[in-house]
Amino acid sequence: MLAEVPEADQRPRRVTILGATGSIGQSTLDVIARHPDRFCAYALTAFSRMDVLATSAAASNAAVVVVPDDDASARFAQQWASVGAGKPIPEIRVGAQALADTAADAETDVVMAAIVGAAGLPGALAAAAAGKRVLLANKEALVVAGGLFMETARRYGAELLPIDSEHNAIFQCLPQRSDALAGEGVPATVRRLILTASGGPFRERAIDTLRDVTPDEACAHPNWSMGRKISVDSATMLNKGLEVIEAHWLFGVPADRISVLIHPQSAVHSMVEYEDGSTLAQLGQPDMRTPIAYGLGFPERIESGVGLLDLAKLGRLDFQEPDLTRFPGLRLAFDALAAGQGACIALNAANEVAVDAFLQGKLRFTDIPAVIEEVLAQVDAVDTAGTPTLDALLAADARMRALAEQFAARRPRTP
Ligand SMILES: NC(=O)C1=CN([C@@H]2O[C@H](COP(=O)(O)OP(=O)(O)OC[C@H]3O[C@@H](n4cnc5c(N)ncnc54)[C@H](OP(=O)(O)O)[C@@H]3O)[C@@H](O)[C@H]2O)C=CC1
Ligand SMILES: CC(=O)[C@@H](O)[C@H](O)COP(=O)(O)O
Ligand SMILES: [Mn+2]
Repeated sequence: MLAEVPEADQRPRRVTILGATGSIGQSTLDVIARHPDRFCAYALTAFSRMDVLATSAAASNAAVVVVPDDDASARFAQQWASVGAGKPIPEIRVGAQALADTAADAETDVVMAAIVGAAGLPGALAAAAAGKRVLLANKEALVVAGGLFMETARRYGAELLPIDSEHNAIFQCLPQRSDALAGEGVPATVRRLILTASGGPFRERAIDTLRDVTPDEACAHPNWSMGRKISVDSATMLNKGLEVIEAHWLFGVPADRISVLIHPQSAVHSMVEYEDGSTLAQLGQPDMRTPIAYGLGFPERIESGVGLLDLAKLGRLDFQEPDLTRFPGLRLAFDALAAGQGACIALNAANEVAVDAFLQGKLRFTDIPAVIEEVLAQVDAVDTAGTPTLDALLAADARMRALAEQFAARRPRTP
């Protein structure tokens, strides 16, 4: 006789997507739509793109949307009138507290943390504190609050699954387990984690021309289609620096056992080197629906919409050491990790401010690492007696942003 399946396991798992209008958010909706029997969208959050939010909420039948303020709420309602197709309008929740409460909502089983930047930290942390399955794309949350985040996930029994492609690849190359990361670190037999990096759009561009690159050139990633902030991070390779810090916290591995290897094809998503001389790698097409499907379905594998990697067509896989003169941001991230939490907060805050200024045409590309270096020289201590609170970390983040704004303003980009 078949065992009776408990009722809770028969209904689709309800997914809340923090940052639903972005690149990761939209890919998550794509994967969910392929499995209506297993997943449904419960709540979607957005910041500025109310048109995309309305279309996505209508298509996914989300019950709740979360927007930053009353103006956004009115814009959402207006958009709904034209795309809602007569369906009842979702419940609209407003403000940062509503976003964190929704991440912890009893109606939610799974939370995709895909807001860009440190702005994503409170929601991701709330999901962890509520013991949810947390699909973590928002790497900045770990850069700013790695210790607090991992301790919270452990204490409240959150199922933490890395979505960033490199960390997802590493997770897949670790010994098979049926439970998600609990922050207890990798087995002692792991010698090294190797993060692959494409080198971005400027891997081979003449260094003396980098000061004049435009935002659109920097955002033209050779392999991945992503939001503009992370695309610029890939171009400076600060993205890889943030990922080294992310790997340190997720897998409990010290910086001297994490290395970065340039791999222009982005087919090998990362590797794990073992004591016996084995190196395990995860390969696939550069499409985030694969790690997203892995996180949603874990421990099962589910269809993602991504085709298989055709190695014969690809022909070759290249690897080389990163050039730290071309990519000073990578060195700065290793320095920050060695210096501690305050420096990691400063690194991230300065980068967010500088990238934003660059995208607005106010700062040169080559001044992004310059601003970060100046801010890192001013780091103040975060209270590290015990695990710092979210408020202490956010206050340090605000102080470092203010400094970065001053330093960036002193380096105006003139035509
Ligand atoms: N894209 C990718 O392939 C990958 C992304 N990641 C990480 O995932 C995260 C998301 O990246 P990506 O999807 O590319 O970014 P996008 O810029 O495409 O999307 C960002 C999302 O965050 C929302 N958002 C922006 N600012 C705020 C804010 N202050 N408060 C609340 N919500 C906000 C945006 O809302 P709105 O659009 O409405 O303004 C949008 O939904 C980043 O941390 C990135 O590093 C990691 C690996 C790969
Ligand atoms: C898809 C993803 O995970 C990105 O972080 C990606 O790795 C960016 O490519 P780079 O290797 O160029 O930073
Ligand atoms: Mn990545």
